[in-house]
Amino acid sequence: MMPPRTNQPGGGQAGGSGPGTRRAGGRWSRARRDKADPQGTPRSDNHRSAGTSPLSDPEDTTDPLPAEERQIRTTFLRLRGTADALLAAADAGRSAATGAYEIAERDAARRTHRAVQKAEADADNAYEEARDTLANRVGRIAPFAASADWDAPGWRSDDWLGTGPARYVRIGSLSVPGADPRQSGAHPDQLPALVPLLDVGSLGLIAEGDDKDWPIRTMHSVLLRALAAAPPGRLEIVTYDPRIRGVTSPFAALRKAGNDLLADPLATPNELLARLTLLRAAVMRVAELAGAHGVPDLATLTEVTGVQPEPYRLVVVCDYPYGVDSRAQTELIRLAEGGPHRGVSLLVHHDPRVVPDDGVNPAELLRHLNVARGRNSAITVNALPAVTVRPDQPPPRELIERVSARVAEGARRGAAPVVEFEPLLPEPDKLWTEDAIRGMTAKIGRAGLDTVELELRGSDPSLPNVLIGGASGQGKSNLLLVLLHSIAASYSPDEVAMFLLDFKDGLEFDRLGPRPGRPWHLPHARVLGLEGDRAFGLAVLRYLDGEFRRRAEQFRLAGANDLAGYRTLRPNETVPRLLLVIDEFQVLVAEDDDIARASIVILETLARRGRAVGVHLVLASQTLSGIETLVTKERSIFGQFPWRVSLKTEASESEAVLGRQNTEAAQLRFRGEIVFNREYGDPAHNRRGVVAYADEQRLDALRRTLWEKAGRPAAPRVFYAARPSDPNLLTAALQRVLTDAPPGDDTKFALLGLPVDVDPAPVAFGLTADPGRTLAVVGDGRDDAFGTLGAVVWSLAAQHVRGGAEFVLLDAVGGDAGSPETALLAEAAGAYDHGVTRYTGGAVGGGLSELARIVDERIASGGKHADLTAERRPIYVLGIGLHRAARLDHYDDTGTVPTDALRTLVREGPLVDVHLIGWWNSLRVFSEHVGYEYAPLVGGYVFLRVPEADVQGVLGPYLRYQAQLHRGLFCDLSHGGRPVPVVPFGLPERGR
Ligand SMILES: Nc1ncnc2c1ncn2[C@@H]1O[C@H](COP(=O)(O)OP(=O)(O)OP(=O)(O)O)[C@@H](O)[C@H]1O
Repeated sequence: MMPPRTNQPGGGQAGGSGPGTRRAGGRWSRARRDKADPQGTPRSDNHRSAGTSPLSDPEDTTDPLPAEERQIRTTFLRLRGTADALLAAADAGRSAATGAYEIAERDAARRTHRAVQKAEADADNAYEEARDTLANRVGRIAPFAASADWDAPGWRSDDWLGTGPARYVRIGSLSVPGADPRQSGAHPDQLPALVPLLDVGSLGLIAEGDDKDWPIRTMHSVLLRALAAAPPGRLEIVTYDPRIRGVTSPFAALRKAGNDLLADPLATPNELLARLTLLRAAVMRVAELAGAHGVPDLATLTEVTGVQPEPYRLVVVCDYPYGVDSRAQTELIRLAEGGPHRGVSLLVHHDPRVVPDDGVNPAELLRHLNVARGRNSAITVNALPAVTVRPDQPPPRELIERVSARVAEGARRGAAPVVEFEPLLPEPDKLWTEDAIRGMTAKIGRAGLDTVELELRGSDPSLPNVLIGGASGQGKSNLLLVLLHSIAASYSPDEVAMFLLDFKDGLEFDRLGPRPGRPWHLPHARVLGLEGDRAFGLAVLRYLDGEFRRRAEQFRLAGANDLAGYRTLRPNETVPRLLLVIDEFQVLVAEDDDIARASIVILETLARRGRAVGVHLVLASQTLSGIETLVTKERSIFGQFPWRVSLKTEASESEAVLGRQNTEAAQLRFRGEIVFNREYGDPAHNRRGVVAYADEQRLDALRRTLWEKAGRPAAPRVFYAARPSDPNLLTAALQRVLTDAPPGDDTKFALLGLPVDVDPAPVAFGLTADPGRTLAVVGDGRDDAFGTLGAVVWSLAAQHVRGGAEFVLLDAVGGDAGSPETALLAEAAGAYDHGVTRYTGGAVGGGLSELARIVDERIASGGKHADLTAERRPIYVLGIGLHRAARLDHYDDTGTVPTDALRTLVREGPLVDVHLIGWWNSLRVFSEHVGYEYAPLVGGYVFLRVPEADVQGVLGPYLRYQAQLHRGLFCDLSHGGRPVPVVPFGLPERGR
């Protein structure tokens, strides 16, 4: 009895049949066996086919069989051999028994009959054993989704998804010898008919007659099986559908994971050619990696390295050779030849009625494929010679859609394998042991077992600059951090200095600087420009441009051609390479304005010539395509960027970053996965890798170690676009101002803020007993106005001996109670025991009148250059929001008009050491208060948020000004100074 066979997913059950049945019909009768072979293959043919494999072309000796396949072939041979032997034994035994029965005694006949029965049973067992082994083996090489019936329960669960790339898939079923599918009551003894696919082969489908239906059905079933079996996201379907039949449309749900798993079908020969070229490049990459690791195919490579460097690709070609020109044909043949072991298999539907293009001979492609040919009822497969295969029913559409959706979901959830950063870093005792004389190398990730090394060099070969792309969220910030920390760990700050600009909204580089309570920082960072300030970006470029020119001259005088030459001549000098990294650099250059134009000019210079003096650029962007301002500069700037690195992004961005026709970054699947290329994006030199993951805690620990190792150096220049200058820097700023002042100069400096510049020489207004030493802060922005006035008060207070100055605070913005900020100003002055007088609300006018009286008195009693006795201490008058002061132009109780008093302060105050520093929120009110005739006596202006026209009204019609939070424009008119953008200090105690 043959037991029910359920031990492999695709197999049906084989019903049992007793000896009687055998005798009556002869399970092993020749007739039956021949019926099982509808083509009536002669016995000798059967013997020949028994000597072939069910799975591969016997003529094909070029391709050694995988071990698994070889075993199956052997078992299949055994099965057929056993069946044949059994049949022969049964036939012989039966006729012997019949003869014996007729001519001999009963007992002898019975004995003979028993012997026949035993022979049949033995053969039956042997058959079953071989058949089970075969079923098991088939189940093993094409498990679960690769061969199961469509109604198998496993399709309803996720358990079958991602069990492994389908090396063999079922396309139908075949009857093994001896089973009769047509005998009622008897279950056909069937096996799944498998064809080789991923990692092993390609498949061609040829419809005979008018039956075009089964190739499409078979395509669907092959695609579905392959898709379900591959780890989600690791198999991509590329479709060439020149007759636009929508063959792969049932799989549309795959697009929920982006456009990679099922890219839009290609429909023209050019599109096909472009894609095949990229696929060839991918095949070459896998071939190279596989060769380097000494493994035969992508599956083994993945197993050995733990990283699948490329996804599998199934290239579906419909109606071949329709729409295939000779160039595409050549590429298809190449892929059919070399693709399968490297992850690219073809699934070609051949329409023999199509007249091929010139130079296209379909046979040349088909000979590299396993071809299935036939019609709905029966097909022959050249991998299964002399066997008729019944094609499977198509998978239900609902099943295709469900599996596609599940695979897309799995792909979306999945991530690239995480590459650890630590193993790429030098051992702790090897930190900073590299020198950057010739260049510097960042170890940023892995490509298989190899390390991805970005080597930046001036020459031999010239690899100075890197262009980096990648869509949002794909890991660009992580990549930049890995790059910076890798260099920082290998080279000391004497070898490499970093200028880092971030034009993103986020604050990725923020962590590289110090923070409150965390003094350590990346000691290589000289400048951190955060939150994307374009003016500061330009300032950094100008600084580097200056450095470039300075070094060029220095090297020239020393007789050196480049940094390496100079360092060899002067081994004891410290001349670090300068690494400028700009994230989202397109923000700096995309607008059509002065900043963009000036930035582009400098970038061009640094890109072309910076390498010689050791300046290197790393420019990163998520949207580079379509930037008008760069179009004409593409060559002159990016022509100097041999390194191209892209994380996953759209095809157009991929081309913008990697190079024309290089859309490979659009094929990437996972965050952190990159295409890198050091040949200016030539697609033939694309390589793929995975960037190491920079865990912030570890990076922070590394920065701390490096900072300690560097001897706890001073913080870099950190510039936040959207923040006021750090009031903690006030002391250092004042020291810098006083140090820069000429010796013996007794000017008192009112600190205003820091410039938008790399080297933060502070912006200050000098107060001397000269006409014009009045400062007007004009514009909206209470915080910035108070920040400015706070720095003024604090800095002036600090420059006088204790109790040596008077501060008069005219607070028009805080009502009668006075504003809290004014209280802070009073505190700052009081801390040095200076006199502090406050006038608030309605008293401000009176205060002005009182001050005018003092000025008059001082003039009357000593005039200009009076001695600074205790009674004649300098008086600093802070006009706080004078636009809010009521009725300044009305007579007060003393018969004075406060605006007149104000004009007295402006006209004569400075001469007797009474200095007005006043804030008005508008130029109009300021002008009305001071009077148009006296306004020119105001020597210093800080513009905050005012219309450009107001600034132009004072500083000239050509000046461009765009108001911005925490930004001002300072100009010292009486010293003929140029307008300087300034970032006001914040109020030190804000928030308390
Ligand atoms: N190589 C990687 N390995 C593992 N995880 C990564 C890798 N790169 C990035 N990630 C993770 O992906 C997320 C996004 O990364 P990242 O912030 O670097 O992307 P981004 O491209 O800079 O994004 P955006 O431009 O939107 O700020 C982060 O949570 C990060 O931890």
